[in-house]
Amino acid sequence: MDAKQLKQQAAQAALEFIEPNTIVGVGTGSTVNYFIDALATMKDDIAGAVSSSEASTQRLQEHGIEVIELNHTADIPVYVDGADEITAHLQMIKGGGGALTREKVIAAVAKRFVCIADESKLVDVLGRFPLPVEVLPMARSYVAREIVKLGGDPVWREGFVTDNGNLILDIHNLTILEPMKLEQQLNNIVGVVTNGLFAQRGADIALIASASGVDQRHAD
Ligand SMILES: O=C[C@H](O)[C@H](O)[C@H](O)COP(=O)(O)O
Repeated sequence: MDAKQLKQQAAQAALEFIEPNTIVGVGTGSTVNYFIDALATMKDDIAGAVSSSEASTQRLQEHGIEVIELNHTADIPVYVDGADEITAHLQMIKGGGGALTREKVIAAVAKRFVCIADESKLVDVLGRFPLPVEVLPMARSYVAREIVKLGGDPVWREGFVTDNGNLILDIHNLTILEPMKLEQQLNNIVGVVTNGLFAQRGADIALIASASGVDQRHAD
């Protein structure tokens, strides 16, 4: 079974967590794209979606799913999103697609975070995938110097602008033994909008697809 099929399986499995007549939080990325396609099959049973990116908004609307502004609701029972890396504790690195900030905001509002991923995303220790940090454009160099002091190698994702009009620094060569601490340290750098560590608010449920099926994991 190839990666595409595994992503589809994980995405399909997330449908069982969708509560009827509620607003669904929708993440961003290739795995979520399959989830959006699957969600379209039950679009008459949901009250709409809150979207974490312009790309997801476009795909949702193409399927005829109403996209609701986050400022217009406080009630998101379930948020479904992918991950670049996820641990057994359901802490994650996200933001490979640059949507980390809106993803983190919706995840904060949502009651439950359901992460959908193929087994290649499972890791023992976070950090092999470069950790994305969204920064204000004028603070890019300053933030990069501060990140070096924390022990990482920041690389500017040149040519990429987030949906919020900001830049991304990807931090290479990290071995993240204390994800919550690093998440906080990065947030404390002035000019950082947010970082892609989802440690304080990790996933509640992970649906991990492998050749033997979709494994359902719950946070400790
Ligand atoms: O900004 C992108 C998101 O955090 C995605 O959830 C993450 O990059 C995983 O994407 P994919 O499902 O394409 O591997």
